[in-house]
Amino acid sequence: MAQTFSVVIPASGIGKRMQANMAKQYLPLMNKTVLEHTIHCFLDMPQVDEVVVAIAEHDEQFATLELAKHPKIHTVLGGKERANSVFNALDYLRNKNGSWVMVHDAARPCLEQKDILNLARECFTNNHAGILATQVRDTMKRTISNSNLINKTEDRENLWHALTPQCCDVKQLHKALSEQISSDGVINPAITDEASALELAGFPVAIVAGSGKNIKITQPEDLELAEYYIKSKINEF
Ligand SMILES: Nc1ccn([C@@H]2O[C@H](COP(=O)(O)OP(=O)(O)OP(=O)(O)O)[C@@H](O)[C@H]2O)c(=O)n1
Ligand SMILES: C[C@](O)(CO)[C@H](O)COP(=O)(O)O
Repeated sequence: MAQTFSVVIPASGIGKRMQANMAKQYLPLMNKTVLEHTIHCFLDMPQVDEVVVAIAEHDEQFATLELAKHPKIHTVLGGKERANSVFNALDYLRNKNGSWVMVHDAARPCLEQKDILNLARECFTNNHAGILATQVRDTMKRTISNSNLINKTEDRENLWHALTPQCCDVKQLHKALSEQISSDGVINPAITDEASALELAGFPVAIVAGSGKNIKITQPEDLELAEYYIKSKINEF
């Protein structure tokens, strides 16, 4: 696959739901931090031009990581919400060469390169955006607002969990996100991933079925599961 792409890693969150004593992207996972596992998934791929990591204003830990010195790594300042962090990275990338970008959560360290290549193949072959996703397995319920009573059962036909990476044209995503950020930098709360902005801008986005191991470390119990998946990934080689 000759087409190359850049990578944006939003890594400026504080990990409230993790209830840890540090931002979850810096929690230890086997022999490295969560963030190092995530970035290393891309760093040795010849198709990757550059990895742009959006880090928080007072983040002093990133610079201590060995990979911070890697020639493919560039950092930008993150923003108030995930979409602001991604937008700041795109602001840097849109003036560079290259037209494709994959945005991948720092908190998803169990990503496998086969899924990256499947996503790239779908997007580059069909010249449209795409996201990794997994089909919903459970029956999905929607509750009444401010109540634990069930309002309705959602039709789970064609229902997917959106994952990352999410792959698209740099300029298209920059434009789509700029339409969802107010003049004082407030992002439309409906924009919780890149695809939601692209959808609102009218760009087609494809689903690419990916591994369910590509979990987002969000709550305390996720770390143990991530460790299991990372071990199984290492034992594959
Ligand atoms: N202002 C923000 C908020 C989140 N993120 C990143 O976006 C990814 C997914 O966000 P989430 O899982 O919500 O992380 P946090 O916002 O840190 O978690 P929480 O909502 O529990 O605080 C994470 O890698 C996080 O570092 C970011 O770059 N900038
Ligand atoms: C981008 C994402 O991981 C796709 O599922 C998700 O929307 C991030 O949500 P978060 O609340 O910022 O973790």
